[in-house]
Amino acid sequence: MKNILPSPLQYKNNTLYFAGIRLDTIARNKRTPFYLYSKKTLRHYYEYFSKSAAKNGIVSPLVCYALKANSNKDVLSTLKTMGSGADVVSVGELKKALKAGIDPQKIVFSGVAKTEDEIRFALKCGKKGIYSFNVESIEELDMINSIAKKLKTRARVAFRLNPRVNAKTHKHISTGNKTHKFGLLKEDILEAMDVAALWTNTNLVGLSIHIGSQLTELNATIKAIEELSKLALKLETPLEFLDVGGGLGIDYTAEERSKLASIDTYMKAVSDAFEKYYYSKTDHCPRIVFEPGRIIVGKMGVLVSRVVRTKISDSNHFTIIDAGMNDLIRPALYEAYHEVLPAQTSKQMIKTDIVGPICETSDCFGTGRKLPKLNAGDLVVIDNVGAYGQTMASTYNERQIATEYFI
Ligand SMILES: Cc1ncc(COP(=O)(O)O)c(C=O)c1O
Ligand SMILES: N[C@@H](CCCC[NH3+])C(=O)O
Repeated sequence: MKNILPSPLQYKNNTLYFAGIRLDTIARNKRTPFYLYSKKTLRHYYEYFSKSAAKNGIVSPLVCYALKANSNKDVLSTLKTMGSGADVVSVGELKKALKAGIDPQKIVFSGVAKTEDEIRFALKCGKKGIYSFNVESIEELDMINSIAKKLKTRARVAFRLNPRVNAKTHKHISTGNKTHKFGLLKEDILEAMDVAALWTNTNLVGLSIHIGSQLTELNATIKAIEELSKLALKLETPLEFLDVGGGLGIDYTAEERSKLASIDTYMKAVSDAFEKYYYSKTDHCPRIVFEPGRIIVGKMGVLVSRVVRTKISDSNHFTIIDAGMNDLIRPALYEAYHEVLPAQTSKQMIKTDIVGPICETSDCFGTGRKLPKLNAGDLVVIDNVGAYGQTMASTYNERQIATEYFI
């Protein structure tokens, strides 16, 4: 099986196809913009990720897919059927995971702001509650302990360690540095271990990290695993799992394609790091949990849009499309690059700025892009939007949320 599957998008005779079907055929009678996902690509990435973990000697891997990347119900039921667990950050995500049939004992709950209601729901779901609350503050642990006490139960908890590393990614999505709101510092975790009142109705079952998203190189990940392992060795409690979070990036550009750590490289690096910093130093053998989001769903999806009109202003050419930053906010929020492809290619190309209908200058999907001269009604697709596309959509400017279709 190849590490990177060919994109579901392919040109044949200058015409764009998605999953083997002409795009214009797919788009007929559909309101644009819409999200379009390939089930084959989704299955490929999940399968490749989990097989690579096993192949690289990861101990009893548990893949908890991060719902925030894409929580479409068909995506979730496909992943559930393939054996996936879930990483959730709200009761809304938790309910969606449960509705898809994901076993609560494969669900970890991350996030700095878990509320009383959310904790109560997570403790009561299924027969034994969720697999783990990945705890991000002592205050949260205290709240979980007292709610579990009231419910006369015990909560399974893991500390999310802030490993003080600087993941090389966009500053808005780096999460493992000491200035970030995420996780707990090592010294605070060690102090909490000695506070008996925090542990009357909680069991420490694991430790977790998540240092950021769209990671293309692995130095910070390895450093964070070293920190996680050192802390795990210091704790006297035998742990059931060590959770490395998510974060593995995908190639949005040709340049990234050549530099990106592959799934296999990532798994080998994780496996080697745990061997070196943890397993070689102890008899305990906790399982490894992963929380991948983008790497599982990023490549399966495109946003299909139609040209509303073109416009020339001074020396600027604009191609105005009916998708906006409310449908896909990544370019506006992170200056993220997404390829924009026409449904029909042509030899005559122009340079154009691809912009949406929203009343903000940041509502722009690319400047100076080479595209054929397009006309009103022509179709374009924005590529690689399976992750953090629809889940970050809003109704800004009173627009409708784009429909999702699965092929
Ligand atoms: C706690 C946690 N786990 C997992 C993920 C998934 O990250 P990614 O989509 O980069 O794999 C995120 C998002 O960054 C997260 O915050
Ligand atoms: N929303 C981000 C990723 C953040 C992941 C959540 N911690 C993106 O679109 O790239």
